[in-house]
Amino acid sequence: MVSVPEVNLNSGKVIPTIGLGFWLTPEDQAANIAYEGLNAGYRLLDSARIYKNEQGVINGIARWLAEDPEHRHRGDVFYTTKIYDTEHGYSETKAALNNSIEKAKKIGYIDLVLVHSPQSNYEKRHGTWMALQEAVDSGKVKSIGVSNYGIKHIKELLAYPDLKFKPVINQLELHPWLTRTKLVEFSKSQGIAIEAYSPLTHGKKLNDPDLVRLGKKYSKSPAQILIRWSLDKGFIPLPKTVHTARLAPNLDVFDFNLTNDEVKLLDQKDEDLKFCWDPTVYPLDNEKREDA
Ligand SMILES: NC(=O)C1=CN([C@@H]2O[C@H](COP(=O)(O)OP(=O)(O)OC[C@H]3O[C@@H](n4cnc5c(N)ncnc54)[C@H](OP(=O)(O)O)[C@@H]3O)[C@@H](O)[C@H]2O)C=CC1
Ligand SMILES: O=C1Nc2ccccc2C1=O
Repeated sequence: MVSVPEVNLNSGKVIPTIGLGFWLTPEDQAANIAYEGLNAGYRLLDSARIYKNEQGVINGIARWLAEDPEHRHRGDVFYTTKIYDTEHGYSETKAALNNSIEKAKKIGYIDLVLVHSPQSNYEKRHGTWMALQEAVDSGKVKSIGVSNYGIKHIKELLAYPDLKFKPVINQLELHPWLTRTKLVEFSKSQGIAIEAYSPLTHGKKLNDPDLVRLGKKYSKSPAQILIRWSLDKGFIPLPKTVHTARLAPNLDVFDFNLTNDEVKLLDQKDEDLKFCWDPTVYPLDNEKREDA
């Protein structure tokens, strides 16, 4: 079985370098996919409050841990959830966190809570961050971060007068057709690691001739080439599948590397193409038009 390497976060914790995504994984399948994902070697599981499958993912983790308590420990697994836009604000986020922490009771704590996107306003984003900082102080959440934050949203957050914990992660849509070089470099320059969502382009680019050619060269599938590109860029990719037969192949990417030239060739496909939403461009309060 593949053993996934880890990298350091600015919180002093470590995170696996690849994770399993759970967007659109139905709640009644989430426990089994989480359990089989852990059996296949995944150690990072990425849920969110809006995915409506947090409990399933946690049940799958708890089942896997309980099966072999001598060899499997809570610290072997990294569980992420996210606070959605409609739950921004101090009291709203407190309530959301309490609910997610309650769901996670079986596994003791949540490794990472992300602000799902910056789509609210300064006061609400700030209140959310204060509530997240308190959750870290309580020990129920180990690290906190952001998702879909643009450079301006990160700068705003880093300037909070009562900032105690910097974000450990910025989770962004990233693949060769969307490389976001400036945002990635700025995040990294602030000690913020990058998670790549939609790393498989929702399956839309798997027939790309360069992916097919590189797949033949390395005896890998185009999906595995995309995941390897993400790893070679220093991202933490989060491929999603509900098919157990795809779990192991999507993780079987640690026995080869793309060359620098091959990474650059794939980088050149960048055309700012998004398969998901793009809150990184969401206006700050002072950018909002009166009549908008
Ligand atoms: N923070 C945010 O705003 C966002 C976060 N995310 C996170 O990132 C994760 C991944 O992104 P996501 O948008 O789901 O998209 P992905 O790029 O991971 O694509 C998932 C799609 O690819 C298919 N697929 C998986 N493996 C293969 C394979 N080997 N060959 C062919 N097709 C394959 C899946 O189908 P099937 O399931 O049928 O196998 C599914 O339809 C999410 O699940 C979520 O955890 C995603 C979007 C936004
Ligand atoms: O995974 C996700 N897919 C999405 C699509 C639209 C809005 C949020 C999300 C996710 O978090």
